[in-house]
Amino acid sequence: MTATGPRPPVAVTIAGTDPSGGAGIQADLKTFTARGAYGASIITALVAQNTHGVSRIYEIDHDFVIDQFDSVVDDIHVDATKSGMLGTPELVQTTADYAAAGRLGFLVVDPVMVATSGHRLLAENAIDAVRTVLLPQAGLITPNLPEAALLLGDDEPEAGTPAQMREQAARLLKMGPKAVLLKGGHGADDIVTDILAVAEDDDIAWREFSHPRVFSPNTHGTGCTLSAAIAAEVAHRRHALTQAGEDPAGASTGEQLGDAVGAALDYLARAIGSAADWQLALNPDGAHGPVDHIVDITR
Ligand SMILES: Nc1ncnc2c1ncn2[C@@H]1O[C@H](COP(=O)(O)OP(=O)(O)O)[C@@H](O)[C@H]1O
Ligand SMILES: Cc1ncc(COP(=O)(O)OP(=O)(O)O)c(N)n1
Repeated sequence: MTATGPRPPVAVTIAGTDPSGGAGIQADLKTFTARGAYGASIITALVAQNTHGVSRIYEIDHDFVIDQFDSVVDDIHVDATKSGMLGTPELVQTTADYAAAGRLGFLVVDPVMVATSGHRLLAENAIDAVRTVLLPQAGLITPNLPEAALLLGDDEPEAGTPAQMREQAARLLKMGPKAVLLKGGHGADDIVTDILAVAEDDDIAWREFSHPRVFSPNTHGTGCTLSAAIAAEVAHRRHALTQAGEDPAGASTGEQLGDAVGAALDYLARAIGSAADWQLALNPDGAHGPVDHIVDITR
C-alpha cells in the first residue's frame, strides 16, 4: 500500500556524528531543518570531536547500520539523501546498493576522507570502492580540491585554477556520477569559486559560483552543511513533482540542479558570514568553530 496523503519533503543523512554540533549528522539535521526539509539519519560511526578536532572514532557494527537503513527506507518516502563519513569499504558498498535499488531518492555524495584535524574518516582501502561502486550511483558528488585529486588518482595534483577545476570535474564525471560540484574553499584567492558540471547527453552543462572569501577560523563542517543543504533543496523540488504526480527526475536537470546548488551555496555563505566572529570554544587557540546553521531563523 502506498500512502497518498500530504507529507513534507524528506531528506536523509548517512554520516558520522559530531557531538559539538558543527559537522556530521548534527550539522546535517540542523541544516535540513533550517532549509525546511524533514530530516532522518543513518549513523555510520560515533566520532568524539569538537572545534579542536577529532579525538576518537567508535565504529558501529555493520549489521546495525543496515538495520538503520531499513528502519528509514522501509518506512518513509525518501526524496533525497546525502552521504558523508562512510568509514569502511563495506559501508560504501551498502550505500551504493541501497542507491542502486532506488531506495535513497536523489543521492548527494560528499566524499569525506580526512577531517581538517588530520584524522582519517574513510579507510584507505575504501577509496577504490568510492571510485568504482559509489560514484556511479551518485546524482551529485561534492569533492573539495584534495578529495577531487585523490578520487582521480594517487599522483593527481590538486587543481589550482578554475580551468584546472573544470578539467578535473569533467574527468570525475566520466567515473559515473550525474553531476560534480568541485568546491574551491581550500584555494587561497579572495573569491571562492565552486564549479558545477552536469552530464547532459554527450555534453556537459557548466555553472560557476563565486562568493567573497570570509577570513574566519569558523569553517568547521562547511562541506557537511553544503551537501545537506543541496539534498534539502533537491528534496523540495522532487517532493513538489511527486505530489503533482510527475516524474521527480525533472528536479535534477542541469538547470534545476544548478538552481538547487546556487540556493545551497548562498545559504552557506550567509551561515559562514553570520558565525565569522563567534568564539564558541572555551580555548580559542587553534579552534575551528562551526557556521551558523540557523542564520535565517529569527526569534
Ligand atoms: N572561508 C570561506 N569563505 C567563503 N566560503 C567558504 C569558505 N570556506 C568554505 N567556503 C564555502 O564552503 C564550501 C565548502 O568548503 P570546502 O572547504 O571547499 O570543503 P570541505 O569543507 O568539504 O573541505 C566551499 O565550496 C565554499 O563555497
Ligand atoms: C562526522 C564527520 N563528518 C565529516 C567531517 C568533515 O567535515 P567537513 O565539513 O568536510 O570538514 P571539516 O569540518 O573537517 O573542516 C567531520 N569533521 N566529521
